[in-house]
Amino acid sequence: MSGQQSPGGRRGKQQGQGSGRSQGQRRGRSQRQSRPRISGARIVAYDVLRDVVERDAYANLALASRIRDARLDGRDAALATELAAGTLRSLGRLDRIIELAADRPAKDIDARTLNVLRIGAHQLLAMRTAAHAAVHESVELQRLVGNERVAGFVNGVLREIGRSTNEEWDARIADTAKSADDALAVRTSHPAWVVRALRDALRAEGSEAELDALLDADNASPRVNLALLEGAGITAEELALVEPDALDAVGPSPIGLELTGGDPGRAIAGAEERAAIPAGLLRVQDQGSQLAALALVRATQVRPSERWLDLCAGPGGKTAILGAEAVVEGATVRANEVSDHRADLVRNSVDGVAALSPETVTVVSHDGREEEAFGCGRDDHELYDRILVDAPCSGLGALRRRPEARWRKQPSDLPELTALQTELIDAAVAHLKPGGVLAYVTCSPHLAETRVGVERALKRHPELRELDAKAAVRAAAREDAEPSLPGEQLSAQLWPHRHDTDAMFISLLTREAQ
Ligand SMILES: C[S@@+](CC[C@H](N)C(=O)[O-])C[C@H]1O[C@@H](n2cnc3c(N)ncnc32)[C@H](O)[C@@H]1O
Repeated sequence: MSGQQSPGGRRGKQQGQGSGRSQGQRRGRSQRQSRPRISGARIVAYDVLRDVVERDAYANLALASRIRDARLDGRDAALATELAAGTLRSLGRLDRIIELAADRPAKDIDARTLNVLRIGAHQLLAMRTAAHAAVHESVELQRLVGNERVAGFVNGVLREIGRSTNEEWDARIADTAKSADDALAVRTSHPAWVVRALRDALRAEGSEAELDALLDADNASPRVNLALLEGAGITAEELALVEPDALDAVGPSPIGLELTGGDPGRAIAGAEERAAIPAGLLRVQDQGSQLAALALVRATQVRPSERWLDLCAGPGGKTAILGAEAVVEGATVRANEVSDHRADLVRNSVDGVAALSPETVTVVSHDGREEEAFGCGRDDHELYDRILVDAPCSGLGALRRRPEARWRKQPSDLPELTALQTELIDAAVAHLKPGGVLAYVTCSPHLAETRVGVERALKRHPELRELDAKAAVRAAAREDAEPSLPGEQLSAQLWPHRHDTDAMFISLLTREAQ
């Protein structure tokens, strides 16, 4: 981000920042003076912003714990979430607007004041908060958390921001940008290298014209989607009829449902009770992830007693789908995850499947590049019929889900990730049965992690052949919602703006029988 600090990039005390008051110190102060009239939601949003920007916290975890500590009710929790997540997503654009309004670089504004300004500007530009309320509450917030002497500065900058419309600010951003790409990156609040990577990926399938729509989709909060696993005893369409106020059977995945309102936990509990669904078979999951797991199962006819492997399984969303499908197909699944903690999450995630069939899924924890992860010999009958390599990746396909993620990733992360992806693919290929299918999946559309990785794997392993993943994804999809998948490549790329899913990349490779 030019002329501004990325979240996590600003550490230590800044000039005029004050001493870092804790909640308790704040309370002491407000007991001495009259308590500022400021909503709990705004204080929580400010604290979350600080947790993320200064302490590298994950926004969703910080939000959950701050909302709990502040005992916000549902409405205020939603407001705090919109304030914090919206501000974090829009940080690049907000900072440029603050720089233009304050006539100074964001890095010259002390960290606390900058966060107060960011939240205030987000309310003025993206929420329906009345201008006078947004300015007034921000000034009060500055008095509470920052240097009182610059409360007038906060007032002045926010009033200046409120004087122009979004369109006028975007025009000023364009006028002062270093290039058209810089203007687009700032306007849509993405780092410029991410904009370039997304454009390259769209261009590779002939869809470059969709770039603006994709960047906009990254800035919208995703709707909550659920997967209804095999064994539930009811289809997604039937469940939507039982729960018309909470669930809708829409989207590309045939087992997918969209939450139409309310809290996911409550919707799941209600549906489990009213439709007698065994616990653990109705789960929150992006529909792109659902399709990736289903495409591997549907790629070829499943034979009796197949052996499946999920090599990078944590936290287990796709393992649960594979497990439920395996119960029906008479297959078994070995789920491997390098982190012990995440392996435990996989165990929890397959609870529902284990209740149906305790022997179907086994969870282990090893490095997926090591022999132990596979737990098999090298004779053909010991190898795997289907392997999912849902590889660790940059996550550029799930930016809408993690508001701070785009500011944390760097192009310099890619070489290490692609090297790991290569090693995981190679290890998987060595344990794939002749005629078996390997699904290489990333929640990133970055070409270095998608097509380049696949092309290189095909070169290193002449025994591999790429299958038509587009056809497999279409075949796996809900009949009336077959995803549009343009481009010459055999791999499938899903997109938030087109499919309302994360930008999952799915390639299917088979090992030719020799
Ligand atoms: C994209 S996530 C998988 C998501 C999962 N399939 C799901 O649907 O819930 C990648 C996982 O790979 C794990 N991982 C990273 N390095 C690994 C390695 N060397 N071997 C095995 N797993 C690894 C990460 O801990 C992470 O849990």
